[in-house]
Amino acid sequence: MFSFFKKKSKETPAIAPAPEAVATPATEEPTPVAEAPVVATPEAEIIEEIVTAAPLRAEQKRSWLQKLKAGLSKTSTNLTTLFVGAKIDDDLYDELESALLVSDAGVEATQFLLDALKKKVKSEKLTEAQQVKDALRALLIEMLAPLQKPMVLGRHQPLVMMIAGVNGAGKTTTIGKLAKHLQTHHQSVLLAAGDTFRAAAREQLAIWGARNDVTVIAQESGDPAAVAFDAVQSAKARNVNVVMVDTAGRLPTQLHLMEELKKIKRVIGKGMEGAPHELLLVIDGNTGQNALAQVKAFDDALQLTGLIVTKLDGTAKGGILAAIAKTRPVPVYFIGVGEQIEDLQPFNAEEFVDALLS
Ligand SMILES: Nc1nc2c(ncn2[C@@H]2O[C@H](COP(=O)(O)OP(=O)(O)OP(=O)(O)O)[C@@H](O)[C@H]2O)c(=O)[nH]1
Repeated sequence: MFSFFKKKSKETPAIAPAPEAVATPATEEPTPVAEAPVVATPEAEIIEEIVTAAPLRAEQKRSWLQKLKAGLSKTSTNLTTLFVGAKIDDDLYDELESALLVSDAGVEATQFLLDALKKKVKSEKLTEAQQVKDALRALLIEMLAPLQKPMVLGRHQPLVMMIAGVNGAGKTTTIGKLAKHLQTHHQSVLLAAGDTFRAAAREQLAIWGARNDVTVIAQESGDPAAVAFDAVQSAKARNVNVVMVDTAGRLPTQLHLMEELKKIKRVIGKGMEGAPHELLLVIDGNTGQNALAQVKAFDDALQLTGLIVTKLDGTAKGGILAAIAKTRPVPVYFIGVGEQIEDLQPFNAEEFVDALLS
């Protein structure tokens, strides 16, 4: 969910459409796609309070919950069938342990949940398998709740987000979906095609930007830090609300590429003090424990502010969020269960656990 700082005076004006995105040659300054009347936000207003953005409509919410449930069904089958007609004994705990490990909850979270569950069963004198399942639900929600955090908009003008991740995690697609979400919240958006390594990624972003009236700053090749810097300058000059900087996919073991990410972060900070305000890692939920290793490595290198977990549709590894909560609790801003825009939604611990145990 997004939260907003509510401004004291004046409404934020409507977003003016920006024309097509065009890549500029490497030798030139990375230029915005055109001198677009991107946005105009009233100047310096006093921040008063935080208000929460409007929730999904009832039918949208239903559809999302159904998709979440369907997406996590492989994980939930493993976790729930063991409770059917079961007795509360060591076999049940053993089966639960295996199911949690298979779901990639990891040893630490699995052990923690089993110990807490046994204690709860004893102290609350639970006698039915369904009661044990309910107790597990409560424990899982408690474990995942700290990961649930709204992304607060309007804190800075522009709010700068840098997006990182391994190849194919879903960065570029996620940026597109997020930009759309932000537009529906009346935020003007500017994208920086910082993936200067893969030409197709830049084009993908440029085409997407053109289709959705979002300005894209791009260069044919060259230094991603320079593209990011220029995007921030351009956003400041045009009073754009949010800048999203895409970066090329890389493995945490490619140390020179991790250094490059640190440089992009530093250079963004030179363009605007305190930026980037959000450092987001996109992880593919289907990669389970590998995704956890990515969280640790990128967090060590960049001090992440949030995660976006994609491809939770069809995965048997939905327990990965428990592993993240237990070992590296970086907030999960959004989760994705498909390729459509509405398939990316804010993470809600209760909804997630209900889908997991449905
Ligand atoms: N099933 C499913 N597919 C997704 C989801 N999110 C993204 N994808 C797909 O994953 C593929 C890779 O997405 P990209 O956005 O190109 O990934 P990337 O991280 O930018 O890739 P690189 O630029 O190579 O690093 C695309 O086919 C997306 O449509 C999701 O939640 N579910």
